[in-house]
Amino acid sequence: MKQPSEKKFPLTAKDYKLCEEIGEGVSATVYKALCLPLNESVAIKVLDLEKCNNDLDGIRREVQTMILTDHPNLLQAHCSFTVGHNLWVVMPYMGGGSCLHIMKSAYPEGFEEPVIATVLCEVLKALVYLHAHGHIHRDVKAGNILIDTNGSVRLADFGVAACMFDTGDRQRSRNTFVGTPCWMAPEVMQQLHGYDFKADIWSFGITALELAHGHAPFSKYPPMKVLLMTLQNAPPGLDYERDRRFSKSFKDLVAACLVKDPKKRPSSEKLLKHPFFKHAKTADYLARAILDGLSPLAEGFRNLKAKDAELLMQNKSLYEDKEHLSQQEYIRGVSAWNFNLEDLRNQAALIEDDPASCSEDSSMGWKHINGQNDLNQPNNSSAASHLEDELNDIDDLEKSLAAFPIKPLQALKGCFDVHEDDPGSPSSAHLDSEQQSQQQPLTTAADEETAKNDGGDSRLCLKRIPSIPVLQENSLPAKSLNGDGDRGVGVAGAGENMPQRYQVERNCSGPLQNRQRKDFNYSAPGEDASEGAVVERRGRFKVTSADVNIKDPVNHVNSISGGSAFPTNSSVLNASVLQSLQCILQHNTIKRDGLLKMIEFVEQTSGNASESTDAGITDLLQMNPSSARERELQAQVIQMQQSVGGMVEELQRLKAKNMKLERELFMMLKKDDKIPE
Ligand SMILES: Nc1ncnc2c1ncn2[C@@H]1O[C@H](COP(=O)(O)OP(=O)(O)OP(=O)(O)O)[C@@H](O)[C@H]1O
Repeated sequence: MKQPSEKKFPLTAKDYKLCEEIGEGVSATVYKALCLPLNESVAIKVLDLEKCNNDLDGIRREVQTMILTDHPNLLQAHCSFTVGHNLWVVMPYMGGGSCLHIMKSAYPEGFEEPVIATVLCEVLKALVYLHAHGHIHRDVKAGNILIDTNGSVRLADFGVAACMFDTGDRQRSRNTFVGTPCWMAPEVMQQLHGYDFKADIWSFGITALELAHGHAPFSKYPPMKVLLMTLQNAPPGLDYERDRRFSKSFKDLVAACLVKDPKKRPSSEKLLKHPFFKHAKTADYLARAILDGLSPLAEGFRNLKAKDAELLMQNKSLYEDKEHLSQQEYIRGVSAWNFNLEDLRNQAALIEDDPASCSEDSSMGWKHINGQNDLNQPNNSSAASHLEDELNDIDDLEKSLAAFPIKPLQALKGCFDVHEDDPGSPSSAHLDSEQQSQQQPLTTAADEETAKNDGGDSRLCLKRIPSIPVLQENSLPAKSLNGDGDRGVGVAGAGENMPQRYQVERNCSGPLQNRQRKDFNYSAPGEDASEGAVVERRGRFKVTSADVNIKDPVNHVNSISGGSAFPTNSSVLNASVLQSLQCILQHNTIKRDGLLKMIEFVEQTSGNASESTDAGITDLLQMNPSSARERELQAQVIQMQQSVGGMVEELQRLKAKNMKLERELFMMLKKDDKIPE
């Protein structure tokens, strides 16, 4: 590591003259400055410690690492000191700015391959050095690759760098959730088995794509979607058709980095020997290729800022809508995210469903000011529906992760609420008794305290939120279900109420009925048929037809009405028959609910395709019409429609039987003079 520098950079603010602003990050503003005693241009990163008081460890680590590292491709800090409640980090001034800045200014479609090879080769050398010294960078991305006016490349921003050796046992894998969602390796998201140097290789691969296209894959989506897509989708890569301009060796390099299993990714050292880097050129070439003609850094930064402001104003006049303003804020490229449901809800609510608004090239990422949530709380129904989509995403995640090799859901349970009814589970262990109250509104649940994941890295921490309580439909009185008019079917009085069309009211502020609604009573593909059809889900537990049959009230009543065992004592008879009738009603209710949910599901999948614009991975409405998967889904829908038909018939049959029994009972009771005329 670094030898003590010969040059002594002063440790007092008065020795520096702050000039223009040249960059802005999540937690800092970066200025060009002049070191007066040395007459040398420097960059000073000014961090407001009050704003990042939850991440002092991270800052300490960044500065420490920046000062200690000594490699031509790493941005070293000259020194650091505090000025009031700010921390000043003095570092070399990199006149070209970051690759992100350069792309935004002049190469929105990305760089040419020789430029990419040159930049990536230098970055990889920095990673080899860091990894060899036990560091994981954890935030490799174009925004952190700085270019000097002479074309030299340095990897910056150790804000999230972690030392693999800083724990007593020198464990080689970390368990903290830091980085930037689009660039984040699946194992970092999972937090299951920890992660190691290979996480940087994934980010390196994503950065390669970013430099090739001008933006990172999935950059148009809100963070929850990115998580889902990273975990569920095949790894992103260079497309054979779309990326024809790139060589096979580049495609191969990207593919080698973006393998989900970290063990199968090459080490940085091995990657450096990849044939792609034979195309790497000199610093001179780089300076000529991408810096020529660019305006000076500070001016470029001002222009970009003005462009952003103009965009904001345009949107303001277009929509006069704060939500759109905030959306602009958050699609600007920045790294740190604080994953909490409240944010997700806000962010999701601000994303338009209009696919044009999230076109591939429309964003370089997102911005979210950590700890300064400037996004507005949505209060309309679209916000509620977006929230629901996000919650659905969590649920989709649960359903679809079965195919993922190492159960990422378990990892996410510690971070997101994926609903765990088990009171002994780690996620429910966070809850206090009030939070576990059955009818607590969602809004309250989302406000719960943040529990940082281990290690104290808060750069990008998933906020642990309490499990959101689920109202048990069947535990509610009939009126509760009828109250909003839409659901229409009460528990009581099945003989009077024919099933109405099941409609959903989206309501994010009330008790979480929507969550339960997601738990449709159809057998999900792959569900064990031997269990019997799922007739009800209670949280993560399901009641199958097999369970119901054990105490099948219909069979029970059949045996009662069979004659031979029919009791003669009228009070016993009353009690027993009434009990049976209640069972029948309950059974009917369960079946009816199942039926209604299936109807809703079928309606949604077959009728609403034109309404849906959500590009969610699990959204079968957006499938390629010619795909085998769609055909498979269509077959499932048809099957479901058929079984819905069967269930309708069955329900009607049961209702008729029910009414008949009621009549018989009534007659019997009347005969025994138990019921007054
Ligand atoms: N030494 C430097 N020379 C020139 N420009 C710099 C320098 N350091 C940072 N910048 C510019 O300032 C921007 C923000 O800086 P930096 O990334 O360090 O802040 P941050 O809060 O860590 O942001 P983020 O978390 O988004 O990476 C950079 O993207 C870059 O354009």
